[in-house]
Amino acid sequence: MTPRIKICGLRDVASAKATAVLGADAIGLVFYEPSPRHVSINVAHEIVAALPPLVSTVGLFVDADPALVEGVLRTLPLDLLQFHGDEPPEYCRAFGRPYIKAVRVKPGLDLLELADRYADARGLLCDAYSSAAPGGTGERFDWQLLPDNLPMPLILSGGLRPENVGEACRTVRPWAVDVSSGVESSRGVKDLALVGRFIAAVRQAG
Ligand SMILES: O=C(O)c1ccccc1NCC(=O)[C@H](O)[C@H](O)COP(=O)(O)O
Repeated sequence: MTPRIKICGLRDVASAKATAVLGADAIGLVFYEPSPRHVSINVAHEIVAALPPLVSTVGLFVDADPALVEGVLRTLPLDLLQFHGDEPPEYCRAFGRPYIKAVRVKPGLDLLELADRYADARGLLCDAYSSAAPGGTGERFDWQLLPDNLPMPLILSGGLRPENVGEACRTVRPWAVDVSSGVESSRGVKDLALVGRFIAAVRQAG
């Protein structure tokens, strides 16, 4: 089955619409101020309102004050929450919304144990561990560290680009792939040609 595609870190209406038209299944909106991809609630609103139907919107948070998450949820009809920090399971489920848990993979991390802890998550987003930032670093991790019996959908992330995502899909067989830096011309600026090439490479890998 062809993996679903999430493009993360859209910050303007035109790029978000174009990304959807190019075939992205989901758009990530970053509500984490230190990120170069941070989006205000107002702009997020405009993006969500402009998207065509059947494109999912994912709100991304990193160890956020629950009041921020609740504030966003009060005004934005997001489809999914993505928790990208060290949020415990009780925090993730407290909002009563479907969520995915991001984990930053490095040797020694027990992904099966994490899948058990976050059993009510809709999926585990496996990103690269980096000391530089919690995510969006463009760094890859060793895909051999992924178990082949993860009991929930695997969203593969971390350093994916048009040039390596086909190999990633064929090797890992993830439920979905997620990308940010690999489809940017500079930090936080999406390049639609790269988005198109990324999506085509995923579809080609089947
Ligand atoms: O994108 C960010 O700036 C970001 C910052 C802090 C936490 C998470 C962040 N992004 C989360 C994503 O879903 C990215 O797509 C994922 O980390 C992969 O990023 P990249 O390796 O740059 O493709």
